[in-house]
Amino acid sequence: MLQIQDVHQYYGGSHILRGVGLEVRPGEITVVLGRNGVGKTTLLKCLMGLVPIRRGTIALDGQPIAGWPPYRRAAAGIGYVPQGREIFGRLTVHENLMMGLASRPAHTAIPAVLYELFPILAQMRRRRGGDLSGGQQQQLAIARALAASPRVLVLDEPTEGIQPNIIQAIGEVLRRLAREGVDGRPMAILLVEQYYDFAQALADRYVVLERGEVVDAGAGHEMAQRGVRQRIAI
Ligand SMILES: Nc1ncnc2c1ncn2[C@@H]1O[C@H](COP(=O)(O)OP(=O)(O)OP(=O)(O)O)[C@@H](O)[C@H]1O
Repeated sequence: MLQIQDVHQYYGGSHILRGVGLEVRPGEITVVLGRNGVGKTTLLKCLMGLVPIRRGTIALDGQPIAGWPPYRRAAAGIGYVPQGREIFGRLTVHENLMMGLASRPAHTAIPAVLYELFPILAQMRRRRGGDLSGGQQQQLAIARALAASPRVLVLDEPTEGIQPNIIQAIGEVLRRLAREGVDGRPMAILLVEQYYDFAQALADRYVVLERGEVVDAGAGHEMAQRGVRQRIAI
């Protein structure tokens, strides 16, 4: 569904991504791992059109999208949960979810399944985003990305600073989303993650980045045997 090939990106003179390639398929969770500063967030920003790439291709269902602005990628079905969540603190939970519909035609409704996936958001529907705990805000950020019923969901370190019971709940939601999305169709999930146990538990496929290059990739069940934990240890 989503193919990234030979992507190169620079910040000024710094060559950050060096020929990165990976594929994200419907029904699967692809996890990108790597130490701090190897370029994981930059890769997702390139994918979303938030920073330009110098070389390479990004394709959605075979169609090149690297020249598209971010809103067009969102409208084409790529949902993004940025690092640090970036929810709107002064808007209510419901209003935050409405913001997730910005790329959809007017009067599109929020999918009812969102409140089923995240029951806490139904309870807190009228509360301000800024009043939620970090874990609740992360759930809100994921739900907001799902509001537009994306076919591909891209998440940047959703476990960062979150308590274990919510991490577990998020893991269960991601597994279910890969299987049946928000509309019964399998979703393709790309997850950047530094929390190894969470990554291994969810990965159908994995990719390890070092200094902007893919240095290992394979099936999720091979991660232990291939020493991925040691590879990303600080
Ligand atoms: N806006 C920017 N301008 C210049 N350099 C940047 C910018 N953003 C990131 N970098 C540099 O690019 C490199 C990759 O950063 P990036 O945030 O993609 O890494 P990361 O793997 O996501 O790390 P982390 O896990 O800490 O988020 C780092 O060396 C970083 O300092």
